[in-house]
Amino acid sequence: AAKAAHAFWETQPVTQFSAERSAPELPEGAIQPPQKVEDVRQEPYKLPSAYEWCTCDVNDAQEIVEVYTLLTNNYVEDDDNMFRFDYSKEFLRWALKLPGYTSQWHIGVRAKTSKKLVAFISGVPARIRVQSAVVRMAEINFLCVHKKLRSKRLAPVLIREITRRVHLRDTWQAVYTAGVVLPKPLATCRYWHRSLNPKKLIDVGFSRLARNMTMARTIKLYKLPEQPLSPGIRPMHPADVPAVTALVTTYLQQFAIAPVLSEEEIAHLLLPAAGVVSSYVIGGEGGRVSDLCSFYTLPSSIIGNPEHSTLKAAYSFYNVATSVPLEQLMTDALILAKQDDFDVFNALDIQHNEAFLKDLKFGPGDGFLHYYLYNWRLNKELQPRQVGLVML
Ligand SMILES: CCCCCCCCCCCCCC(=O)CSCCNC(=O)CCNC(=O)[C@H](O)C(C)(C)COP(=O)(O)OP(=O)(O)OC[C@H]1O[C@@H](n2cnc3c(N)ncnc32)[C@H](O)[C@@H]1OP(=O)(O)O
Ligand SMILES: CN(C)Cc1n[nH]c2ccc(-c3ccc(F)cc3OCCn3ccnc3)cc12
Repeated sequence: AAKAAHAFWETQPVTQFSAERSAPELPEGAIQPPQKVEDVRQEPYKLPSAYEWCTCDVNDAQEIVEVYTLLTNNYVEDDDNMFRFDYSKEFLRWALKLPGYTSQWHIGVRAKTSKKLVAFISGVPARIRVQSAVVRMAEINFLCVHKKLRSKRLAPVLIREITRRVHLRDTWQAVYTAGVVLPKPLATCRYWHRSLNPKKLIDVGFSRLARNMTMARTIKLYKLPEQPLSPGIRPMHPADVPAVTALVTTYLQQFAIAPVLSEEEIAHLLLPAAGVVSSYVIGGEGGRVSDLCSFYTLPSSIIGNPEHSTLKAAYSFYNVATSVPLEQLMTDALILAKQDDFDVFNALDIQHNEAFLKDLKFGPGDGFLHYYLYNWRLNKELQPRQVGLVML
């Protein structure tokens, strides 16, 4: 018998595909009525008998290795199964220890006998503005089931369990992104790639030599200046945090969905951390900051390539240009990423990115990243340029 499509997601407080077209629009906002923490189920959901829940302590040197190992071998691959995300241990600690985090939302599943970590899902607290409503949410990420345990309906159990634990902390909404289509995208964004090391990208099969181009011509096409164009651009440092918070807060106001970031969160997310996140600022008058560009480090393993094992990719993060043209600021981001030996610079068509993607020689990727809200209805899908939030 044909499996019911979205049998799990049809049970969840998310906008359904089948939502009546003709019915009068339902009110925007929470889909479920408010619940009380004391009414939340106290017991964890039931796992298959061979498995048990665990909470992963990302501060524990051994446990972070277990999370890293599960993800590096079993996390997201591109459509052609040539590349798999290789989030580093330092990156995972950074992404999971946002201010206000709880290890209760770093949920693992272990095999009872071997104690091997076979699945994981995470949440971190965030304040997300959706149009004019600022909502306390969980940002859900790093959902992963070991390749050997796929298609056993484990994912719905992981999702129900993290939902229960988020409810226990009086939080009733969530935001997440995925490359797969689920009920029901809030926004559907495309990703674009800008070659920095075209020879390696062609050698590993990430890019193909254009039919009318030689390798020499291709290398020349993507060549960048040795030094940034913007005078005074420099790495962000702790003293910049208040000014950067002001700059980013003002900038994010214009988007329909964006995070509301405290100085502490800006410091955590944007202060440079080697191998994790890079941020550069242009100083304004009196300690103000007029421009910011930032990108995070997310390599991908190259599956089955003997010569190259990893693709070093930079991902566009938060960029604000007020004293120089955005194209110039992003050209500086490319130059600085190239200086840091990145092979490729990736960006979604969100924020103001459409304005520079083509001019700066980005090429379209082969897929989409869909944004989702849990227990929050919006009656219209957003355009990518209305999205201010970047999910890691
Ligand atoms: C108020 C708080 C609320 C908090 C929670 C909010 C919600 C958070 C939601 C999570 C957000 C995560 C965001 C995130 O981490 C970023 S998206 C990356 C997700 N991870 C990967 O792609 C890694 C590689 N793949 C896997 O590990 C497995 O294939 C996974 C675990 C993906 C599915 O394991 P499986 O062995 O292949 O499949 P079954 O167990 O048999 O389950 C099949 C059911 O799972 C649905 N499915 C498949 N992929 C999904 C995905 N990416 N999101 C949500 N649902 C997904 C699918 O539609 C089906 O449901 P349906 O029958 O209704 O169609
Ligand atoms: C966001 N975070 C949840 C990880 C995640 N999950 N699923 C995804 C699908 C696309 C992107 C993505 C986001 C921005 C970008 F510029 C390129 C991207 O993908 C490159 C191609 N690719 C797909 C898979 N492996 C490589 C991220 C993700």
